[in-house]
Amino acid sequence: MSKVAPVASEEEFNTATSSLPPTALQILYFHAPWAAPCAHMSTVLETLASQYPATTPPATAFISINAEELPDVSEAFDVTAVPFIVLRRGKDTLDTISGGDAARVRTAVEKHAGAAPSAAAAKLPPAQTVTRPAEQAAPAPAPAPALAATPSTTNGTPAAPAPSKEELHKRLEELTNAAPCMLFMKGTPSAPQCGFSRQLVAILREHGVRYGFFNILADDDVRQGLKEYADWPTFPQLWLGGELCGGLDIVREEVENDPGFFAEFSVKQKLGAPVAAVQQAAPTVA
Ligand SMILES: N[C@@H](CCC(=O)N[C@@H](CS)C(=O)NCC(=O)O)C(=O)O
Repeated sequence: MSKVAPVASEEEFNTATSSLPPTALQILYFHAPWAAPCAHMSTVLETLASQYPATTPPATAFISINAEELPDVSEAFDVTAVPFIVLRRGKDTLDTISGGDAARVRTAVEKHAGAAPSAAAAKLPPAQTVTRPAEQAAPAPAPAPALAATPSTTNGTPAAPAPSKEELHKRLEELTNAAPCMLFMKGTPSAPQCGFSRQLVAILREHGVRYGFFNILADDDVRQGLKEYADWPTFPQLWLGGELCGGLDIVREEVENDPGFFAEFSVKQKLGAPVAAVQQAAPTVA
């Protein structure tokens, strides 16, 4: 049975990928141990990998890379956030998926590797196990960028009961503390859905900031709840150390007043240092 193979060093990564035939679909999974959405994505990929049994020569290779531990590899693939998945053949990148969108990952793998062999698929949990919202699969509150679909937006599915204020606040507290620098934005860093969010991502990128993010468009509870919790009516919102820093204008002002404002969150300062709870962001991403 195929599975997601971890690589521990850049050398291991190069060996693992260069030993594959150019026809093999490489599924490179960048993750960080502290990032809650990665726990869900790991399960998704393990499930998916098990649908593609090992063949000779290999037709697929699922490779898992700790983005923090292999910064050069992460940077080479423009990893701006985790989870981040790259599909490639040889050195040709076919697709990249940023965030925890299991459905997109599955669709992309099937597109490039063909549908999973049915014998293996029959042993698997139903597809919705892979594609359902992160909250259902992993009850722990988590920054689940693209998976945290709002139940009320699901076709024909009755909306889940709204969380109590206390539950929501507990979740928001955990989300705002999910990484030392947390960005609540519209869309994802690789596909912002609003100009303000896009500009804030650009500032973070310019300063090489490592950050976690949450796509508030995917979760209306968080979108509306955070406005009240933060006493801040708009997005993007940048949270530092669990405290609201502000929106785009404030962040811009802070950086103008102090060019070293983001020093403690910067990958430029911290490369090589153990980083417990920050999200990979490559400063060179276009
Ligand atoms: N000047 C604001 C701009 C942000 C803004 O006005 N955001 C609006 C439009 S994208 C917003 O989030 N509205 C509330 C909502 O969409 O829920 C900043 O500094 O961040």
